[in-house]
Amino acid sequence: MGTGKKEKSRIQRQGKVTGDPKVKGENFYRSAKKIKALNVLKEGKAIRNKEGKVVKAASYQSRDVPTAVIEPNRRWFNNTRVISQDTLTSFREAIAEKDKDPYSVLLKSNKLPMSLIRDGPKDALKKHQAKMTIESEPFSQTFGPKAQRKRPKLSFNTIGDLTEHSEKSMDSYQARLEEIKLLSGASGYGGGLADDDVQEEDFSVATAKEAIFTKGQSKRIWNELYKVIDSSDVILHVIDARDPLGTRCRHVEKYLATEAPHKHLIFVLNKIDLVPSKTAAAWIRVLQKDHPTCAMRSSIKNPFGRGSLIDLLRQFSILHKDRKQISVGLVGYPNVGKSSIINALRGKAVAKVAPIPGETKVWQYVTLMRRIYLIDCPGIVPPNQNDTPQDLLLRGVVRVENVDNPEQYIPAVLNKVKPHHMERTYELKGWKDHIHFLEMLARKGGRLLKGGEPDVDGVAKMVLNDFMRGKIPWFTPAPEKEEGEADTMEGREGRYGEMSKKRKREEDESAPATTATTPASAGKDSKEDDDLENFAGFDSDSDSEVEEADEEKGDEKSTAEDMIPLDESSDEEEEDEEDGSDGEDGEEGSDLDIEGASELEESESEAEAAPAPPAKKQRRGRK
Ligand SMILES: Nc1nc2c(ncn2[C@@H]2O[C@H](COP(=O)(O)OP(=O)(O)OP(=O)(O)O)[C@@H](O)[C@H]2O)c(=O)[nH]1
Repeated sequence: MGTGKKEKSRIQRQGKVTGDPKVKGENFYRSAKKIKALNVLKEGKAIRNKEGKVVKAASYQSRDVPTAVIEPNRRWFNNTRVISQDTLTSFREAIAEKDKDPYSVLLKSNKLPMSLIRDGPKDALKKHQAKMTIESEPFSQTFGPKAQRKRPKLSFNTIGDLTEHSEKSMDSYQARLEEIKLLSGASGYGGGLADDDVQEEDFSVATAKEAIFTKGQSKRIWNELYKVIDSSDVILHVIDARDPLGTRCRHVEKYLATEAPHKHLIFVLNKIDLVPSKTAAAWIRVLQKDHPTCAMRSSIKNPFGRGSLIDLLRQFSILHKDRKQISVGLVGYPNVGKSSIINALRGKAVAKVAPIPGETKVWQYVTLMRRIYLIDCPGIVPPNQNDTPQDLLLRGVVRVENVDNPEQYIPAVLNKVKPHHMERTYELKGWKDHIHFLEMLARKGGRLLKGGEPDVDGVAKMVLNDFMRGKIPWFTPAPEKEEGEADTMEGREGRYGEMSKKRKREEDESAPATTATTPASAGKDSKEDDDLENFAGFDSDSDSEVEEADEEKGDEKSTAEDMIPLDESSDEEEEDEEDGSDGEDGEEGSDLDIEGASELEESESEAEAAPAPPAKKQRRGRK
C-alpha cells in the first residue's frame, strides 16, 4: 500500500481496501533467492583488518562444510541379495534349460537376469580378459613416445603351426560342405553325384550368377521382410516339406535370435501332401528341436493342420493379453506356400496364389480374427555363395520361363527323382541321358520344331515346372533317426503335424490289421524306406485339388479388396470367427504349454467342420 499519486488513482479505481491488502491465491512469500540475498545483508559483512584483508569471512563466504550426520536407514540394504555359487549355478542351469526348450516361452524375460545365461561364465571371463588386455597396455605405452610395445599374442609361434592350423580348418570346412550337400539331397536317387563331381563343386570358385538367380535378394524384398518382422509378434517360417534344409532361412532365425529374441518363431512345414508321412514326421522331429513345428497342407477345401495352427496362434494371442491384437508374419522362400497358408487359414482366397515364384510383391495385412492379423511377405532368398543356380532353380526360386538353356538342369532333376517315378509320370522308358530323355518326351508329346527337330528347350521347361509343382514325386530324405527318438509325429504327445483323425482312420482301414496307425509306421511294411508310393497324401486327388486352387487364381480379382487395414475389423466378424474354431480348451494356460494341451488335434477336426468366415466389407490393404 502506498501513499502518493499512484495509490490515489488506485483507490479511485478499486475503492478503499481495508485490512490485509494481500490478494488470495497470489504468492506473496519470498523466494529462496530473495531470502539468500537478505541473509547476506542480515548476517553482516566480512571482517577486514587495517590493510583491508579479510580476517573473518562472512557466513555466506565461508567454505567450511557444516558438520552433518546422515541418518542410517536399513532401506539402503533392501535390494541386496546374497546368493551362493551353487545356487547361482543351479539357477542358471534351470533358466538355460527353459530358455532352450522351443516348446516353452519365458514370460517377462526382461525381469530375469538373462545375462547369466546368455553370457555364460566362459564369455564373462573372455570379456574380462579383453578388458584386462586394454588395461595392461595403455595407449601411451603402446603408441605414445614412450611406447613399450608388447609382443603380440599369437596363437601360433612358428609358420609351421600356422600352416597346420589352416590345413585343419580347410579339412573341417570341406567335411561340413559335404555334409550339407548330403543332407540337402544332392546325392539323390539316380545314383548320386560322382565323387569327382562333389570334389569339383567343393573347390569351384563362386562365379557371377545370371540376374534371374538373384531373385528374392533385392534390397526392396529384404526391406519388406524387415518390415514384416518388425510388425510381427509371431513369425511363421514356411518351409517346403520336399526340401526343408534348402528352404530354411538360417539368416532369419539368427536375426530373430539376436535382434528380437522376444518374437516367437514357428516352423510351418508346408506341402506335406507331397512327401511320405514318414519323411514329414522325421523332418518335424528334426525341426522341432529348434523351434515349434507345424505341418500343413494348404488347401482351401481340404486343409491339413489348419486347426492346430489356429489354436497355436490363439495361445500366443492369449499369451499377449495386454495387446489389442497380435500380428503373425509369414516369411520364407518364394513359392513355398505362404499365401496359400493364409488362404487355408481364412478358408477362402484372400491372398494371391500362383504356381510361380515372386507372386507376392509387397507385404499385406489380412485379418484372421479380431485379435490375430496375418502379414504376407514376399519370398526371400538369403544370399549364399555356395548356392548354385541349379540349387536355386530346383528350390523354385526362379521362374522357369526366364531360364536360358533349361536342359542343363535336367540331370539334376533326374538325379533327385527316382527313375521309376520318372518313368511312371511320363510313361517313358530306356533313356540313355538327359538329352535323350527330353527328345523321347518331345517326340511322345508331339512337341517338334520346324524340320521335325524335338523342342528340347520347351520340354525341359515343362519338366522343370512339373518338378516344382509336385507333378513329379520327389523329396529330400530326412537325416537318420537318433537313438531313443520316437518313430512318429507324436514325439511330443502327437501335437504338431499329427495326421488328422480322418486320414488316420482311412489309413487304418486300408492298412493290414497288423499295421500301426501312426503316420510314420504307416509305411513300415513297405519294401523301400521313404518310398512315395507308401504315403497316403500323394495321390492324384491331392494334386488335382491343389491345381484346382491354382486355377482359382483366375477368379481372385478381389485380392486387394480382401486386405483389411488394421482398424477395420468388425467385432461381429470376430465373434463369428471365434465361434468357428472351437479350440477354447487349449487356451487356459497363460504360457505356451505345448505338452499340456492335447486338444489341438480334436479342435482341428472341429475347425475343419467350421463354416468359412462370413464375407464382409473389405478395403484396400495396408502397404
Ligand atoms: N501340393 C501342395 N501345393 C501347395 C501347398 N501350398 C501351396 N501350394 C502350391 O504352391 C504354389 C505357390 O503357392 P503360394 O502360396 O503362391 O506361395 P508363396 O510362398 O506365397 O509364393 P510367393 O508369392 O512367391 O512368395 C501354388 O501353386 C500353390 O498351389 C500345399 O500344401 N500342397
